[in-house]
Amino acid sequence: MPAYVLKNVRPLGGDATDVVLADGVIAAVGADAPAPEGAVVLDATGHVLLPGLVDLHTHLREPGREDAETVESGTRAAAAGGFTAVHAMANTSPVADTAGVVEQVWRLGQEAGWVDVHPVGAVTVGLAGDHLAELGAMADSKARVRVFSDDGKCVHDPVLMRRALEYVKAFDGVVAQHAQEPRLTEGAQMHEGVVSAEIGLAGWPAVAEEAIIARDVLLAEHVGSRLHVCHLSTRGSVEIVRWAKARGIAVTAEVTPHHLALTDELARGYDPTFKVNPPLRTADDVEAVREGLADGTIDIVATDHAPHPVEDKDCEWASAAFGMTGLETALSVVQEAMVDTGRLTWADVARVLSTNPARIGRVDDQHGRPIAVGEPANLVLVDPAATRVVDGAAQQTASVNTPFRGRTLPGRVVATFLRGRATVLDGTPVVAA
Ligand SMILES: NC(=O)N[C@@H](CC(=O)O)C(=O)O
Ligand SMILES: [Zn+2]
Ligand SMILES: [Zn+2]
Repeated sequence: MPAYVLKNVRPLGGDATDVVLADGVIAAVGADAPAPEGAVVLDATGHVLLPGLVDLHTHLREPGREDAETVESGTRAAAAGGFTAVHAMANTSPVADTAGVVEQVWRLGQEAGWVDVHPVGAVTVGLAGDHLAELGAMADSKARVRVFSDDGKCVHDPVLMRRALEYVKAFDGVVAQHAQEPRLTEGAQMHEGVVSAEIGLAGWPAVAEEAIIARDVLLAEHVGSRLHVCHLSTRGSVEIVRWAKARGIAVTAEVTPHHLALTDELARGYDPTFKVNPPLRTADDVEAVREGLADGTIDIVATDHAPHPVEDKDCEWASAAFGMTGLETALSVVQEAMVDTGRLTWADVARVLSTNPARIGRVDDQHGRPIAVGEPANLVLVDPAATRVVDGAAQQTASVNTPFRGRTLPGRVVATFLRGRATVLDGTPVVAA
């Protein structure tokens, strides 16, 4: 594994300097820092260096839906998007509700070698919402699970939710809730509002998300546990989380790139690429989640990368699957929505896409670290001045359901480093020798 010198790079978007990576760590920082013999010198003039991105919410689909994605293809996509760690959601087949399945996913991640894969454990057996899964055994397994979620389904029973919140305290875990009141969303196809009424699709009201978040922050307060809110999408949800944080409740929240950028107006074309759960909301909700991310109410951006095979998307809206890909566009969408609009600095981007998700997922011993000598060299090099036209077929993910297809987005991941090894160079994944 060669050493690397990143010449004239801007750590966290600050002043240009040189950064040397050797033996898996950041070996030196400073203009003309001494480099080991044989080091590969990369001219990084104008490029921004961030800690490797950490996704708290990725669907890798393996085991069970390898036609949509495998651990290998999904983590290759993650590396291409600048990630060095992902949390793999539990709604696989079989469900990741036992130590055996989470260890299998963890091992597949190790074998692929693109990023660190941290499996999420299911909260309930089979995501069925009836009985708690073996949370302790998953926590104690080789996969060291700390994040538990029935994502795709809401843990609806308040007694089970309470028990899960109590149980995970024993190993410093967190319950990540997919906040969706099932009765209020039966048959729902898109956001309930003016557009759904005009085009005649059944609506998913904001209150179905907000009611669960309100209940869960109160439960988290009652039992003194950590709650994480997945893919928050409405103004009301931002207000509830803001209230809960002011009250001292240990709640964290995520927003997806698509909820920062897209609205329910896109449903007018009946293109199921834009069908997602929770649904794309209104322009006012988009404004509210941007404000919430800027003021720290929302802690992180998580992709909710949800690959689906063509046959599950290339059909009429009502029968199409919910979900869109996101790993390879996340950083560009955040740049366009938040950095280029002056709402976040690059240091803030490092916070919401690396430091905070690493801390919430308890992988902050390796990820989301400062750019300083001796730290693990988990890093991403970004060219913010570049632009590109998104082409689903040209991406690393095995699925093409990107809502940004054909759009010109700013920024390009030039290189990604996992413990000093380049997983991506010149924008292209590098197969390990
Ligand atoms: N977001 C989605 O629309 N779909 C996700 C499930 C989920 O995140 O709820 C999926 O697994 O496809
Ligand atoms: Zn979900
Ligand atoms: Zn999800």
